[in-house]
Amino acid sequence: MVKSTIDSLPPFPENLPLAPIARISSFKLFSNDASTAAAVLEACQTYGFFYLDLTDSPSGQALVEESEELLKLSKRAFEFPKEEMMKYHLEKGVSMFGYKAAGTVKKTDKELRPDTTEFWNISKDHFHGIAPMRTYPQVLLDSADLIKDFTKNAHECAMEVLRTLATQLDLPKETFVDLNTFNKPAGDHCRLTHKFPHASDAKAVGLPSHTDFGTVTVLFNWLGGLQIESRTPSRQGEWEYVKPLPGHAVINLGDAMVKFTNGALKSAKHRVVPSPGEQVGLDRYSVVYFVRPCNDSLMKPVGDFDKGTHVKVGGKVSVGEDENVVYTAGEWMVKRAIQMGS
Ligand SMILES: O=C(O)CCC(=O)C(=O)O
Ligand SMILES: [Fe+2]
Repeated sequence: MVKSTIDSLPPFPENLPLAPIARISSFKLFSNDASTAAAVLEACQTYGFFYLDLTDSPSGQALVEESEELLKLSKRAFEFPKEEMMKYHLEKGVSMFGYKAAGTVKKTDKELRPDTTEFWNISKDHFHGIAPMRTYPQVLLDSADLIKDFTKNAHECAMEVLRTLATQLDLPKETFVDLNTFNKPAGDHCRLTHKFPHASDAKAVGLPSHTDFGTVTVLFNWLGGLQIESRTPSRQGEWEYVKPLPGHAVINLGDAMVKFTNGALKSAKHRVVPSPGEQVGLDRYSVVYFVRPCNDSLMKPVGDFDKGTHVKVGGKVSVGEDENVVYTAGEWMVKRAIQMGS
């Protein structure tokens, strides 16, 4: 098993409030263990977030190795002068792929603080020949094999989560997988993020509070800073840290799953704040894979979730849309991206 970079960084402080999210074994998830499947459903009905322990399965271990390689790549991919990276800047409302400079995400917190995180958004379709290529810097093109392996493996891992959720919701097993087919054009992408370090007294926000708008997110980070809203009644409205764990991915659902289940599953608000304690002065990186529905998937519930025992947990997800129109994912995602500024 590859050594995690987490072990060579200053420790995450002991005394901070942690989100009590479930830890799911990838081996048990991939082998359809019944109590694991129930725990995945429960996690997705409550927090919308869980840890996936990747140390106990071969495909999990491959993902951990790839995430460590992508971390090394990130350090090289963000070290160019900003003017150079700006040549690849994404075009809001046209395409979300390419470079995103810090300070361009919609400001959602009370103080209207700008974000301090830059991204490379790398399309799965571009690297797998599913859509015509766009320009990317040579440093990313040189790692095409790694990007292809990671996007394929992370997608497949997310599909196992989707199969489990469909089965648990009494739907045909492939219901969600069929809306997120790997080989069809979609907004799926790998995101490399880099947050600039902050002095411990700085009030900046890494990424303002948001929900992801795709189907499933597979996230690797090494330094603290990610937070989700507390679900403990006495701590309502407060934020809790998701502490990075060696060999684990953080999995969360996006708004498309709220739409597909008419609110039976949750996409939770999260944000990135300066890394805590001794970690504060360091550059923070994360490696993310976002599963997005195929461009031609219809953004509507896949079953009758108003009947039976389903409780609505996901909030209403709207893009200022006409209630009488069923949008395709391609149309829906463009509207969401314009709203968010990414
Ligand atoms: O960097 C992280 O830990 C989270 C990143 C994130 O939420 C995002 O890119 O949507
Ligand atoms: Fe996110």
